[in-house]
Amino acid sequence: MLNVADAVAETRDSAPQASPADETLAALGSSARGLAGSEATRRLAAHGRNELVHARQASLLRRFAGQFTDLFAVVLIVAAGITFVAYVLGNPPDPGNLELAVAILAVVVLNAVIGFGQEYMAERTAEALQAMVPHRARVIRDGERVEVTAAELVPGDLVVLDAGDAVSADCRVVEAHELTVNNMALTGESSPVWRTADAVPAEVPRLEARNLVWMGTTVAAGAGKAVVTATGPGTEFGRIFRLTSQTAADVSPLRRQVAIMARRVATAAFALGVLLFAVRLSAGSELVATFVFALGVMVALVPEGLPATLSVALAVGVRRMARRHALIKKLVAVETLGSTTVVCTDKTGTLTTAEMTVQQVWAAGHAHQVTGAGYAPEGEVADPGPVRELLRVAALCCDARLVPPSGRQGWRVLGDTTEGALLVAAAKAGLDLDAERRAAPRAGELPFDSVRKLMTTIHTRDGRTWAYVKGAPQELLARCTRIRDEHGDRTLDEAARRGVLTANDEMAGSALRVLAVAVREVSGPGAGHDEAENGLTLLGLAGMLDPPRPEVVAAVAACHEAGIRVVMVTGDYALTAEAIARRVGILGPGTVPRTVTGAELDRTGDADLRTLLGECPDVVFARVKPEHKMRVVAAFKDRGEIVAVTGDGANDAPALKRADIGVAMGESGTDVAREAAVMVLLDDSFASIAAAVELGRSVYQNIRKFLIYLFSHNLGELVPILVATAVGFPLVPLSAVQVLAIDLGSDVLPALALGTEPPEPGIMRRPPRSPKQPLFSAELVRRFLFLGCVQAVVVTGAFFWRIHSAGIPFAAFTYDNPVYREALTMSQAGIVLCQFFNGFAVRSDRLSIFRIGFRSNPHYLAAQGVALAIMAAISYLPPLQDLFHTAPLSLTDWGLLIALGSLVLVADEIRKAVLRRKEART
Ligand SMILES: Nc1ncnc2c1ncn2[C@@H]1O[C@H](COP(=O)(O)OP(=O)(O)OP(=O)(O)O)[C@@H](O)[C@H]1O
Repeated sequence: MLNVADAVAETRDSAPQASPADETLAALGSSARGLAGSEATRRLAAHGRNELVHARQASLLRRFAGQFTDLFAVVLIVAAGITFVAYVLGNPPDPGNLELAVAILAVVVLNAVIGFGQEYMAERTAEALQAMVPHRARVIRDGERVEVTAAELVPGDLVVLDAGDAVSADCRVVEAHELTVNNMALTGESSPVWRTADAVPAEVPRLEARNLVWMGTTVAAGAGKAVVTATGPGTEFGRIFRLTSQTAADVSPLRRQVAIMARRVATAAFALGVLLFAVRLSAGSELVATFVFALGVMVALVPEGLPATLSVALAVGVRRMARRHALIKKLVAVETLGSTTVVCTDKTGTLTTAEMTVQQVWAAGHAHQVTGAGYAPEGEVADPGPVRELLRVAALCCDARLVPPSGRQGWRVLGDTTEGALLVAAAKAGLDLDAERRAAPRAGELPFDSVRKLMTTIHTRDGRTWAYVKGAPQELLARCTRIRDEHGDRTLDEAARRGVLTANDEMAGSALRVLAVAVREVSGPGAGHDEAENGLTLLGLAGMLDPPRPEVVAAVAACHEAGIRVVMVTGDYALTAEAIARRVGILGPGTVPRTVTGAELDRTGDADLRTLLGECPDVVFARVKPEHKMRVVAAFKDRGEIVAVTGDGANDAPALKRADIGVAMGESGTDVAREAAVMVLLDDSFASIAAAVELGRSVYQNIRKFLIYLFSHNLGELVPILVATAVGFPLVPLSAVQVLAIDLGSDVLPALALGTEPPEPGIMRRPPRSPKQPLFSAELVRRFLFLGCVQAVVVTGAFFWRIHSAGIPFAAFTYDNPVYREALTMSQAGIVLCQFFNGFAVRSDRLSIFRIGFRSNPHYLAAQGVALAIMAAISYLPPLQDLFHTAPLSLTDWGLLIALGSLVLVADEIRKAVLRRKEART
């Protein structure tokens, strides 16, 4: 029995490039029929999966240690150090200082654990998402084309290569039709290089051999077949594969804005702390007490929990989008999505189901209706005689295959669905396709591309060679000189040409996608484009229905309501494009669209194109090529729009890259398009784009919510301290440990929960946010100042009310006074309760909490439950009382604090009511 492992090794060494294609196939235990399924399974077990294992960049320990180099961590570590020195130098040493130093260090460690956890989670999310992006390969097994995941490829597999495919393993080409590959990823060479099936001398270096293709590269154009010679780590790419973790490099503008803001606040906190230290010291306060006071101010202001909360909000957004079939490859896309102003979408498969059914066949001046729907070859072609030849030619000029029902699946198409529809129509006309394929076997092909909009196959029949051509009607008609009718072939004169175009427009006007079919005799199987695609005889037209996806109408309406412009940019014919645009609501009833074709675009300069986009809201782009799509995207961007664009073909990649949000199709897209895009739609549907935009907007809003939440309590922490300084109160109204307990204990979970808020009602009824609007807008600052001021009044009031109740002068207060303990507890609990109500207030900028519902975010309620439990523990548990210098609160105290804390919500409800009334008036 053939030892495959040896054969593979031998083939590698003896350079498969040097032997003829069939010998290489035989040496790998394969043939033109590919491997047997059972053999492939056996080889998979023997060789392992065709995957590369990611090398982790740095050890987990190193990355954990890295958390302590963060600015906050360093400030806190220094603070702990100074506190510890104060303890050692104290005479006698104050145990309070030791506790404080330990508490600060505990906070640093806790923060590092949270930060590390977040980073790890973000990385895993990115990896998991990458794994969900489908990587498939088409192979021939048991003589049949099948689709497998790229990881299942084994040496000896015969893979089918088409433009836009990623090459998933190292292979020797055994069949090539104008095949070019892009080796950029491997060799750095940017222009595509030709590939051939011919043997190449063994002396040619492997990487230069023109009959080898490599894992990690892509097919630039043409088509072919190749036999796998090496998989996984055995490939050339596997050898040089050292993947660095990509997530770390992905710093979004949002993160940058938050980091800058956090740093500014930290600097301000530091400056204020130093200033207060100097003021109080010069006023005669004791050194250590003054230091602890200043430290309190600093930690009160520094937003410790912020970075972790931000990562979680983004990761939650990414996961939610994945659940709605939109995979985000870069976190930055989450925020950009929310400000999308234009979506350029193609038609087939995105707005429509791409489940095509031929409904009409036109030949010799007569239309023949076709019954039935879907891919089941059940139905009839009316009076099929005159169109049988047309359908035979069309069906043989197809790569797709019909797959009979199996399990719960009905009839399916493997490959292009347009072709699937033609195969079904041929079967409905009574043709036996297998017999036809045997009678006229394929001898060559000129694959479809969206620039020519044609596909040609060469067949031999009864000793003669024929080119069978199908493609876009106008493009094909331009290459025809004759037309076939019931009397035979005749010259295609002007009248006949007009007849064809009228029939085409009638079908297209009723939303049918039309394909023309033609033939000619050629000199031999090697006929090129010039010969095979000119001087053709037109057989007729096939019109197929590609129904709009039912969910798209609502999604387009949602986009319009959200101020997002939807523009169709399709390769299909203008009338078909218009009819579909009308059906899905891109064009309103009665609007007269401005249809711009690719040819017209070629004549339009960039400046005119920009003007046109501004002046014609109802523009539809039809019969465009991928490079036109790129121009449309660029023109929109030049107008300052944030553009999302869909694409599936290999040559859509530049447009996908140029757009702010490149959207690739997970089902039908090519690997190259998926590589270039930042978002991959698992279901190919336009509706998923609309859903992702909505989630993008809500992620941004949620981030604003917890920023307001976290920053507003800073005022509640800071103002009482400033008031104490102003009125000459000698102690802090809130200690540093208490502030840390709030910032990192009771406030982190509610902030995280705010990051998981569901989209607010009406979020898609507002215009897109301007991308220029900074995250920390004047409005955001006003909002947290407002909420923070109410909080500051409440906390200062609660603290000094309790101090006042002792009936002794401020200046006479000492640290050991039991009333001071109670007052400290009041201020901490005051902040916790204010924050409880503050969270409800920030859940919407404009809507009342009664509209949103107190219980609509259960995470928030649970998080606040924990926060209150922490506060209760600090108030009632003796060890914590010692650490925090607190005292048990009475029921009356709680009642009072709840009443005061709720003022935050009451005040904000009043503000919202005033705002809404003002908005209603304008
Ligand atoms: N397999 C095929 N063989 C021959 N011609 C085809 C084939 N597929 C499409 N065409 C023709 O080429 C035209 C352009 O196809 P292309 O894939 O660029 O765009 P599309 O599928 O029509 O629309 P969209 O750009 O919205 O996805 C089609 O309208 C059709 O007339």
